[in-house]
Amino acid sequence: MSEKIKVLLSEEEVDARIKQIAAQISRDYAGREIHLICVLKGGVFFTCELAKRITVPVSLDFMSVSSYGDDTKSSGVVKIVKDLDQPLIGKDVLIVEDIIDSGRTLSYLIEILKGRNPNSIRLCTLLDKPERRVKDVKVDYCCFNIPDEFVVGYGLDYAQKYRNLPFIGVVELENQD
Ligand SMILES: O=P(O)(O)OC[C@H]1O[C@H](OP(=O)(O)OP(=O)(O)O)[C@H](O)[C@@H]1O
Ligand code: HPA
Repeated sequence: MSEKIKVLLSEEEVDARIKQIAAQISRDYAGREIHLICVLKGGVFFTCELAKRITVPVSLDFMSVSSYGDDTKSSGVVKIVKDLDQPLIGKDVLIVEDIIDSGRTLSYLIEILKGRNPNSIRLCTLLDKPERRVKDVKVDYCCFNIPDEFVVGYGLDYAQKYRNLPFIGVVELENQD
């Protein structure tokens, strides 16, 4: 089996939409500071592009959770691989993710982070696959709703590959013979 990547969202489309979302976030948080939480590894490219375009003051922290491993299906078990460095008390937290799929990762993460007494907590995602939802998650900012297909690029991987693609693509598996 080999893989072919079909473009779903071009680099230009993604960049233009991130600019729009960053402008909306900057308006919504006018006069406040945002504590961005980048969910590693997938969220890292989106977080950088988004943060550069937000015009209110931003602080940044990172958390790493894993539920997919190298598979295309969620194991259903969310593991904290790296916790935040800073406390959240009194902060306006904005979680930044690459994708909400079943919703398991984010529903788990939001419950954990709420318990750390932030002033507010919102969620911003590059991609959302609403058809796949198993756990309810309130998405405050979403760049694109996408169909139920396994996607890569802009931080998203297939067995750790393709995170560095500057566009969003769909993985197509092909037989070589
Ligand atoms: O809504 P869900 O079904 O829970 O899926 C979404 C999660 O899956 C991916 O993470 P993954 O576990 O693959 O880790 P990674 O970001 O390091 O690739 C993605 O970055 C989200 O965190
Ligand atoms: O479509 C996807 N692609 C990559 N990682 C993912 N994690 C959840 N859904 C996906």
